[in-house]
Amino acid sequence: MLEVENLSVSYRGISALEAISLSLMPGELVGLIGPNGAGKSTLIKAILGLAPCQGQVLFNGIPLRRQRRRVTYVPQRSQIDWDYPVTVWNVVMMAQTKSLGWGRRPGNEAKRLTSAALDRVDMLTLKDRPIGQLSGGQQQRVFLARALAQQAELFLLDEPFTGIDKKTEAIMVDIFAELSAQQKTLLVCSHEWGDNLNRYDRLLLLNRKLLADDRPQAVMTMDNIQRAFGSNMPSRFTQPRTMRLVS
Ligand SMILES: Nc1ncnc2c1ncn2[C@@H]1O[C@H](COP(=O)(O)OP(=O)(O)OP(=O)(O)O)[C@@H](O)[C@H]1O
Repeated sequence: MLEVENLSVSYRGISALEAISLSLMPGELVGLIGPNGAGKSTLIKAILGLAPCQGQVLFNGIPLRRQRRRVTYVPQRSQIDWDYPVTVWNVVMMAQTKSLGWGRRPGNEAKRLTSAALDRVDMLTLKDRPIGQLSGGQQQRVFLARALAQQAELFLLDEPFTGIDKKTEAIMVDIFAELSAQQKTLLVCSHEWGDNLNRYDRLLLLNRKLLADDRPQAVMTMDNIQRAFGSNMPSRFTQPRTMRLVS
């Protein structure tokens, strides 16, 4: 179980997250939503220990920073340097390098895990291609394969559904269901709206503070959306047919 207790983050004295407390159970697929600048990426980075924060992050009762192998992170595509000269295979193999240590040659088990993960996301045939020569969906699948090869228990994914094709979306949805059935915990930061949000077991609605933490239908109410977005509420929320908001 992941427990976040009283987590606060400030950047140069400006508060980005205020006293966030939440728990994620094994097997849960949880969506993290909120307006631009709400602190979604910051929360994921703070859980990973990559943002300056106060508060505690425990995994199975022990600080997560002491057991980094148990967590894997798929960053936003926009944060990755796609010009970096590395092949699909080597990106996924990086998950093994962490446990092997730099400079040590990967053994058969590392190769097997890499190969199986690439096969699972249907990217094995492109294993020798530089990552800069892939479509957005293919790039996302490579980074998901890297996360799978790490065999972590906790998956943190920052906007994996942004800018991808239907095939990639279907593969990711399938894999998330499999991971959840294997009792892995998944936290997915998302810009999705509408019926797609029903794919999550639970939604966290964030805007600097945690505004709601419940089943999708209970979170996606007009009241909650107004509290999160205030006067900047996008027009899509005023279209109940597509949003299916509960009033
Ligand atoms: N490294 C940083 N230095 C200073 N301020 C930052 C830094 N990273 C984020 N912020 C600020 O913290 C706030 C939260 O940003 P964050 O990127 O976490 O939001 P978000 O919900 O992920 O946004 P988006 O949906 O647009 O990706 C914003 O006001 C942002 O400008």
